[in-house]
Amino acid sequence: MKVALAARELSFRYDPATPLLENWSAEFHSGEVVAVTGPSGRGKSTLLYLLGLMLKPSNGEILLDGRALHDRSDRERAAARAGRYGFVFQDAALDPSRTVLDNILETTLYRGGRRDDFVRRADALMEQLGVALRRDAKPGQVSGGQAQRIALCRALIGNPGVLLADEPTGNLDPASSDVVVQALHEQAGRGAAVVVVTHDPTLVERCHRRIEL
Ligand SMILES: Nc1ncnc2c1ncn2[C@@H]1O[C@H](COP(=O)(O)OP(=O)(O)OP(=O)(O)O)[C@@H](O)[C@H]1O
Repeated sequence: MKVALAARELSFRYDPATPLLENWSAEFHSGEVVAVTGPSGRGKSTLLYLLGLMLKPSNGEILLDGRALHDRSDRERAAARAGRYGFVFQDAALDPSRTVLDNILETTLYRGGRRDDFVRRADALMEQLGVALRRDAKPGQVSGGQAQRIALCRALIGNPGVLLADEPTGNLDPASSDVVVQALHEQAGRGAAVVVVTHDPTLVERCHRRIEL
């Protein structure tokens, strides 16, 4: 299997006294859904930010399709994120001033392509993830579980080669979780490397592989 994303000898700490990652390495393959688990505060979200090029490691490398990107300029890292990544934050992080549809379309503004096509894809994703009725609502009017699935629609709309999701089933009932897990696997089926941080045993069970931090 092709390695889409690799972490090599990563080290990171917010506070000099408490290292979170020390010489940490892993590879994530196209077509694979990998669970990252571990106790609260261990650094799982931080690892996703590093893999997602939002934080820079103090040592080590992040390679996307074999290309080291961790130490590129903010602009180059932002371009890689916009072009290749989908990211689902733990708290969804939707823009409260825009409708659900416009939140989902946000990342497409930086891509080529017709708005109509993106709207059609957004509608299909909202339907698939069970949030179509909230299309024209503002994020303040949706539940936490709906916000998570809307954030997943936003991450999926650009057909990312790397999908990073922080607790994507955290607020969900079993039926909604199942829909989310299916969507993660579908994206892996399109060739993406999918990495999920989770405490949810049902989700872990349905991943191809688990990495304990
Ligand atoms: N911006 C920051 N500045 C300083 N410390 C931080 C920052 N963000 C997180 N931390 C600390 O780093 C540690 C790891 O946080 P992180 O959110 O990565 O853990 P986690 O494993 O995802 O936890 P959880 O399972 O509770 O979400 C925690 O002790 C946290 O308080």
